[in-house]
This record gives sequence, structure tokens and C-alpha cells, in this order.
Amino acid sequence: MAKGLLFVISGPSGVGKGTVGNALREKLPEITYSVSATTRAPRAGEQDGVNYFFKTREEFLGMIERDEMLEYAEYVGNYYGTPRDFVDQTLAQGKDIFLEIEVQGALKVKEKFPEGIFIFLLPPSLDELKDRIRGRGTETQATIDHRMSVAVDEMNLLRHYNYAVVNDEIDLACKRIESIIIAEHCKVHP
Ligand SMILES: Nc1ncnc2c1ncn2[C@@H]1O[C@H](COP(=O)(O)OP(=O)(O)OP(=O)(O)O)[C@@H](O)[C@H]1O
Ligand SMILES: Nc1nc2c(ncn2[C@@H]2O[C@H](COP(=O)(O)O)[C@@H](O)[C@H]2O)c(=O)[nH]1
Repeated sequence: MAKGLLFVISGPSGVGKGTVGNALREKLPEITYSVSATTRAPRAGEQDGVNYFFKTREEFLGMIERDEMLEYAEYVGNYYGTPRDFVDQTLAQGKDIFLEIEVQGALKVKEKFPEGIFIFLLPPSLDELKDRIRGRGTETQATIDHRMSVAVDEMNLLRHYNYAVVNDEIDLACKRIESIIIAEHCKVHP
């Protein structure tokens, strides 16, 4: 059986990865998403095992020691990582998998899966990005400032990606990603 394709969607905090991801899930229910582990505290409404696997620092470090992470990164004071088994199993079943992760982690995945498809979601402008993070109402001003300074460094790494998608309108961004999925399935993969 042919293996599935691995898609990585990254981009700065607040660009809309989760929002566009949710819209894609509605349009393409067959998409399988990886659920990450994190040491960050849950936000209102977030559920363990659905949005993230919420871990203590000790539990997370244990997962790293046991080599259970495909990749992990420390981002703005917390650990985030992709559990390896679920990704391997999904691909082995011939299904595509989507990872929604920040840039340092995406580049580590690229080292292990150079054949993966790496999509960078861009904001229409940095001002709009700041408005989106602020508008979500989940971060303190200090965290917003920290995430914005990381965003500039992240956008400088765009050249490592296969595709750049601007998230100006959710529907348009979804259509662009759907086109990428279709094109990648038509490609002759060695
Ligand atoms: N195209 C868009 N136009 C206007 N607002 C948007 C758009 N896409 C997302 N948003 C809004 O921007 C905010 C941030 O979106 P979201 O939480 O999906 O970003 P994210 O990239 O997943 O962030 P993080 O990496 O921090 O988890 C949300 O309030 C969302 O409703
Ligand atoms: N390297 C990884 N980054 C991840 C993972 N899961 C999520 N993320 C990214 O972290 C930031 C912050 O997320 P938030 O939920 O606290 O706003 C964001 O860019 C996520 O995409 C992961 O497994 N590995």
C-alpha cells in the first residue's frame, strides 16, 4: 500500500493556522490531524486529547527521553511536540497527516521527512497579525509582544517551505491549501 503524504502547516502565532485548519476539516473530513503535546496551560474550552495532550514539564521531558517525539520545540516559554507513533501509523495506513506546528519544529520534521509538503501561512500584514493575536483575547500583552518578535524571525525562514499561502480570507486560504493537496496527489512521487 502506498504511504500517505505528510503535510506541515506553519506560520506565526495568530496567523490563523487553527482557524483555517478547522475550516479545512469541515470541507475535507477525511483529513487526519496530529494532536500535539504541550506544557502550556489549557485555554478556556480546550480539551485534553482534542486540542492538545496537556503535560507537565516532567511528563514532556519523559516523552523526549523515551524518543516518543517526532519533533519538539520550546516556544515562548513552553514545550510543544508531535507524538511520533500516531504520525507513523497514519502514514503506514496510506492516509495523509497534517501537522500544525511552529517553524523550528517544522524544520526538524523536514530533516526527517524531506519528502513532506511544507506550507507557510502568511498574514496579510504584521499589523493584521498583531490585531488577530490581540483579538483572540488569549494572551497577555507581554506574550503578544514576545510572539510578535518571534513571528518576524519565523517569516525569515519562509525559503525552507514548498508553498506560501496568504490567509487574507479564510475561504480563499482554504481553497489555496485544497489546491496544494490536489496537486501533491497528482504529482509523481518517487
Ligand atoms: N482570514 C482571517 N481573517 C480574519 N481573522 C482571522 C482570519 N483567520 C484567523 N482569524 C482570527 O485570528 C485569530 C487567530 O487565529 P488562530 O487562533 O486560528 O491562529 P493560530 O495561527 O492557530 O494561532 P496559534 O499559533 O497561536 O495557535 C482568531 O481570533 C481567528 O478568528
Ligand atoms: N514545534 C511544534 N509546535 C507546535 C506544536 N503544536 C503546536 N505548535 C505551535 O506552537 C505555537 C503556539 O501554539 P499555541 O496553541 O500556544 O498558540 C503555534 O505556532 C503552534 O502552531 C508541535 O507539536 N510542535
